[in-house]
Amino acid sequence: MPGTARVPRVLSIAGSDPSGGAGIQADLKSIAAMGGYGMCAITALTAQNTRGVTAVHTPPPEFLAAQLEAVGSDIAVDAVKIGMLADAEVIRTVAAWLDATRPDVVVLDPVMVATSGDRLLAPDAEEALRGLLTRAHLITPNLPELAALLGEPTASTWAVALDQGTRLSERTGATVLVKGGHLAGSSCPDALVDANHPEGPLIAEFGGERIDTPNTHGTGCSLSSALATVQARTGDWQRSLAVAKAWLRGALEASGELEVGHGHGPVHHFHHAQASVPLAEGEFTDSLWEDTAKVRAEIDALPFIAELDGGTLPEAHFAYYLTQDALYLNGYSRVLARASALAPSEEEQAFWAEGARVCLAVEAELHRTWLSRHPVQAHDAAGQRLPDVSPSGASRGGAPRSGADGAGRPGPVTKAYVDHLLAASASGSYAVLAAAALPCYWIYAEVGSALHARHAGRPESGKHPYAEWIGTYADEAFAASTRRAIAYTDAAGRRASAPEREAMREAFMASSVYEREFFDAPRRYA
Ligand SMILES: Nc1ncnc2c1ncn2[C@@H]1O[C@H](COP(=O)(O)OP(=O)(O)OP(=O)(O)O)[C@@H](O)[C@H]1O
Ligand SMILES: Cc1ncc(CO)c(N)n1
Repeated sequence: MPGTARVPRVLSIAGSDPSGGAGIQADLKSIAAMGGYGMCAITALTAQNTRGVTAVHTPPPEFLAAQLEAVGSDIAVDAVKIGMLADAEVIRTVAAWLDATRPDVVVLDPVMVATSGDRLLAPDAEEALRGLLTRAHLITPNLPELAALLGEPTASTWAVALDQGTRLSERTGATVLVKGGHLAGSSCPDALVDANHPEGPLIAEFGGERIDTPNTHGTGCSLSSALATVQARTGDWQRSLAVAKAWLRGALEASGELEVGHGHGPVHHFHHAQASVPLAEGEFTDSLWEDTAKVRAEIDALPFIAELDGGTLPEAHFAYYLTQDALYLNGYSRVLARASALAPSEEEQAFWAEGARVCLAVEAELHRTWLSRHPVQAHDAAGQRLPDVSPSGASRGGAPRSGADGAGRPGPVTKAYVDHLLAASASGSYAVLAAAALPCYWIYAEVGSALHARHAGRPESGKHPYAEWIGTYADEAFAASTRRAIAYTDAAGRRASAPEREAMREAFMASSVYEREFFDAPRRYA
């Protein structure tokens, strides 16, 4: 009884296309794409590609009978799709098996000629094929096949095609899917024609615009096997066609992504599932990192980095940077605390909470050490110079601060960066927040280790004002935290939906740009 199989077991009886776009290869992909379990009994082997068919080998019909017997004697078959049948002997073998098993859903695609124009059915087998039609529930000829089955000229208008479809339906007792793929013009309609419907002849039209693509190899195979699969679930041809046609449309639209062959390429059967393709460990965060290659190259080229490295960075710039870093760390600590609150495991919860704590500790340490030694030019949020202040750093303890206490105010970059992170916190998505928080670990660690490596590799050059500061960059504990932050973000990315992954990508990129601006801010605002 159709309409009950949750994972329909669908058997394709068809020919092989080694280029993977038509025949049983297209059928198995389409069946799987529609949520079915695909099986195949091979009628013939073709040597073909997107340009054409160069050879056909038809194994003895007894071997096809053995394949059908092997499947049918063991496995319940919810639907059958029949494609290329090669010759009259093959057709008789399939007819005998259908008569013996009487499957609930039989879709017959009367394949005669490939998209390339090559024949796939012996000319003397057309009569035998007509005899098979009465055993099908749905027949899916293209326009030349429809005409050949009726012994008439090929329809050049949709009205004639519908008329031919009606007559074929009358003659065979089957429903006919009249396909407009071969019509000239910008529309590409299909219609389900059931001349024998109990309530009178029925023509259900499904309109559609033609997609401008050369990649139509195997569209007929794909549609017929997808239809068989969905029909086994719904038991309703119209509902099934609506699903299969919408899917095929997407597969045609995405076909350009495949880049298979130089002729009529295949459709992208799994276009809809691309976003849920399982990612390898590290693959997602590697791609985020790759996205930001340009931004990172720009960071490496900033005067701030070269001047810090060479010891020529103006002290006011260094002081500005440190002050802003302390302010940033305070905001960042709150953001990491939110990541901890949203974390999906205790391990991650503890990791981000520890990160939040460390930020406050580092902020306090900055005030106790560097900032107490470097007089700071404080600025308001618009980057205007404020009266000089020298923060003592005493008794701060990470308490929230407005900037009015003499620690300096967030500069425009600091403010925008922290606002961006707070917006990511407010998104409520752990994955997006982790992606937004990650560049602060990753880019800082990379910039730091490169600086440190360059510095350590040089002979002691007398007094370098920032030597001690650069020394703090090579912190193995920070590198280890960075690796964990990457791993957690990667895992969140692998679990995420396609739109959430896109939001992660945007958040990571935006934070990376803010990292660049942050290193450049002293030059612009100090
Ligand atoms: N360029 C296109 N744009 C939109 N839909 C198309 C296009 N080409 C084919 N189709 C659709 O694909 C399905 C198959 O139609 P078509 O008439 O091309 O079958 P076919 O000739 O049997 O296919 P095959 O290429 O496998 O021999 C139909 O639903 C048709 O409307
Ligand atoms: C094997 C095989 N079956 C069907 C078609 C029709 O597209 C084809 N090209 N190859």
